[in-house]
Amino acid sequence: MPLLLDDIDLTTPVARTVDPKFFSSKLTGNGKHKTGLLHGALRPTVSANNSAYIAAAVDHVETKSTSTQHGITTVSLPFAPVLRAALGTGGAFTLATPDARDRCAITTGSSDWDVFFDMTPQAAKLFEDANGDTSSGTPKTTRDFIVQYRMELFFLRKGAAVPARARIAPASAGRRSPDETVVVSWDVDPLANARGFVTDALGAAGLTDLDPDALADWLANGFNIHDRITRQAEIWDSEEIADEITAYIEALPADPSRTQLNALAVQLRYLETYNVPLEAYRTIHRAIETGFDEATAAALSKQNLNLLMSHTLYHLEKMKPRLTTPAVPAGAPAMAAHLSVQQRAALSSHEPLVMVQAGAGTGKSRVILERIKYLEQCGVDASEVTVLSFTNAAADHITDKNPDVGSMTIARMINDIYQLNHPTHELSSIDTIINSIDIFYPRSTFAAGFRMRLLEVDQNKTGAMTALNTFIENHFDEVIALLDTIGQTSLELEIVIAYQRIDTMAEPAHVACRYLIIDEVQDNSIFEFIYVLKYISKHAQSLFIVGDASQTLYEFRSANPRALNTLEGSGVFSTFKLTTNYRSNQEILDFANVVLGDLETNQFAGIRLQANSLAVPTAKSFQDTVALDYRTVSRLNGFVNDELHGIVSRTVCREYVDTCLARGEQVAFIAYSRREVAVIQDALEQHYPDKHVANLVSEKVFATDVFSKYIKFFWNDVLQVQPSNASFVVAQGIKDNMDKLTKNAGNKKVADAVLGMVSTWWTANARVIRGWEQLCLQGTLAHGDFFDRLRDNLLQFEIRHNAVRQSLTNQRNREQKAKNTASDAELIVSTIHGAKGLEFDNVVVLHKEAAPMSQEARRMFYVAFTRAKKSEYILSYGTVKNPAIESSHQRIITLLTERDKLAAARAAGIDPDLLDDGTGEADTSEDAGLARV
Ligand SMILES: Nc1ncnc2c1ncn2[C@@H]1O[C@H](COP(=O)(O)OP(=O)(O)OP(=O)(O)O)[C@@H](O)[C@H]1O
Repeated sequence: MPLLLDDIDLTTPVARTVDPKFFSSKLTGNGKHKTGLLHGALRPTVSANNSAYIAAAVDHVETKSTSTQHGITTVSLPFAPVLRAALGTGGAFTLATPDARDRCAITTGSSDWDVFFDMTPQAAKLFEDANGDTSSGTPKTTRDFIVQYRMELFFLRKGAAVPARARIAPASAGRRSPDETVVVSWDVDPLANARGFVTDALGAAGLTDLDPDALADWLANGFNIHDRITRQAEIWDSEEIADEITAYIEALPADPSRTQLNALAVQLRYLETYNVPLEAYRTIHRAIETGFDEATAAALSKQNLNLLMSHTLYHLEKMKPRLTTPAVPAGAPAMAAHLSVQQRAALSSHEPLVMVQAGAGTGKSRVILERIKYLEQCGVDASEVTVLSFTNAAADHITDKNPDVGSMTIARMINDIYQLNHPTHELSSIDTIINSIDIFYPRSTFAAGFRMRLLEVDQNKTGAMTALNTFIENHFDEVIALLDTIGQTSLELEIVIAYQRIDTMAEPAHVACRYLIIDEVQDNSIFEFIYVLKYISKHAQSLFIVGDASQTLYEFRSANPRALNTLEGSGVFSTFKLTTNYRSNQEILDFANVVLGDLETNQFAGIRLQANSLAVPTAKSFQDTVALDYRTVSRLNGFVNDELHGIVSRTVCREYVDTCLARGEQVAFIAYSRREVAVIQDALEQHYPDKHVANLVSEKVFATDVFSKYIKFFWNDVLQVQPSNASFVVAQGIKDNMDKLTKNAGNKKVADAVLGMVSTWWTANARVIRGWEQLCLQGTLAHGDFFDRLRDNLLQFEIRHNAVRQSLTNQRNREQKAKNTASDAELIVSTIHGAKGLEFDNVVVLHKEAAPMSQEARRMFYVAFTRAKKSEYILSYGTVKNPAIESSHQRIITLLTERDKLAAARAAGIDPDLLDDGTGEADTSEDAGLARV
């Protein structure tokens, strides 16, 4: 999994770097070795254009952060797995003894001790000064990269086996005790300062360095910063991180101080920045559970959502014997004849915690509907069952089939529980809430902290939900009082608050149930998972979840495939796999399986799709069924803007769509972006003027915050005028300051929408505001109160407008999609998100080849490649000459050709082992993801 040591490149396209896996182009100079800031020839010394940076870089660097002041951007990057502050809290901490090839031997002549020196890049700071030399017209940015090292001098007793770790000792303690100790010092310039450090530490131990040149030589030639930083980075991405953190926890005293626990908490939180393996989280969680009392273990687990998930699962496992299970039905249960053995086994499980790992097209929806019928046969009343779906449309579908079964989305369930307890909080957007905090709490430190946490959540920052959760826990009453004042909440706040008060919050009758079923579980956010697990623990419910981690699409809504993988890897659930695909033929599935093979999400389920048909694919049938048309382009955007339209009508329609239509079958075009879909739709409408092209893309909802922003920035203008003029000033003020109140104010559509809102506000509120003005004139309403009412009225309008807009758009989207899906249009266009859960006769997938391809993009295309029933045309474009998609396609053809030959030989009565090309030796089809014949 790619791991970036810094996130400074997120907004710019990532150029190829020396090692794209680890470094941003700013550090490595766009891949030109030795020209970037971080390269193999770098020496462990310090230089900087501005010497003030050197002093700043000696500071502790605890978390990855970026800040800009006076045109100077400072990026802080911790590298070492245990943060410096944590090591400095006074425990008996240990460090791994470095490999003999890495360290520098110190010749002391001691007959008791082996002494050697090593360094760990602990952290770094990157300074970018945009105020540089302006002689060329545009100011030149100067960059300085300063690495902070942990210098280490190890003392190991001679003759003993080299230990895995040595204990950190204060410099004065030298080598005395225990037999393996290490003295450490932090420095940015070891080339200059290592000698002094070694001399002092040896001196404290009564030793001297007999060969000082060896250290000088090692520092100048033997230590490779680039390699060491790379290795540090790899630790975060491996189970080694668990060893480091576990060793740290074990070295804490039995009764750790607050400072030590806080340092550990920061450390645990920081793990969220990286792609720490799930197994490592489980190991760390075990260390926490065994190392601390229950309350401390719970508090530490909350520092990181992955740990919290492990923690919640750990406690759920203990609860398992008390959870609800269905009674065994009296007679043999009646089950629909067409259900497969896999489907039957899953839906008739009597375990309390069931997970169905269902590949694409394997009948998730059917299994859920049949599970409900099965539970009824076990004597469960339909009203005791609730199905939580990801979309409203899916929830509606369940209600249509089973009116007595509870059916809703998880967000709706949490919202209903929350609203019962906080009826005055209206569901609002984070932007409006932040503006309201600025309006009502301009000087509160607490509110500023809360605002910051909300902003991070809004920006989808790493660790933001954890930080919000901790903040609310520490300031619970203040947070609720603030939300009472502004009369708002958001979906994110609802789930955190509902989670924290899960034991005491009243719950509406309609959410009560004993059997909880969750569909499309992969798209839940990790916090939703945690909430649901705790919720079923509370009510001792049975939980039956169905999902496919490889189809996780909603990462932008915090869905994280790792959450489902954590559940899969925990062993707490009884798991069932569905791998028979009822939708597609084996040719389509062979191709999908190759994509699936590269998905990290499939690591636990290990699904390989198999068609529900005995037909055996051949090289020819595969090529006839799955066509690949790859286009090498010089610019990715140029392709969509300039070429896509023509290719769709000139090539794809003529060579593929026409044939499908002639067979009386439908064709769906599925693309990643809305823009691509729009171009394709246009091409199809021009090419087939007589046909309706159904578009399944949902309309986007944009919440507005112009009113709250206006109040925040311009309310003083309003306060200057008489009440009778105030509304006019508001309306005019919004119009005049549009550019400060909304992005894209230059876009006429946006500007018209804002003006439209202002006029709707006035039409709906003029009468009541005019009434208040009258009261002011009569002297029965104080001016101050009038302005407060006007302000609250504007805020209310914004909140309601957003809520209504959201639900109207949702409704419209649902109706539109249902209409288009039901219309059985011959031609369909959709984004991948829009096509999720649907199936079509034939599909054209617009595929963008990127190197490297992110796991998220791979999952997207996996969903796209599993929508077709009969055939697929992959129109792929990319800048690479030999794209991976072409080799995957070719690999299948090659293997099928070999298999065809073997089959032909067998049919002709020839022993395949005698075929001289050797292909008879092993059937490699399994390796390529092909189903065995
Ligand atoms: N046992 C079965 N026998 C025959 N057809 C089945 C069976 N189970 C499911 N199907 C059919 O297979 C198709 C795929 O089912 P469904 O849409 O429920 O799959 P899914 O797992 O939700 O797919 P995806 O995850 O790709 O959206 C549907 O047309 C469904 O009617």
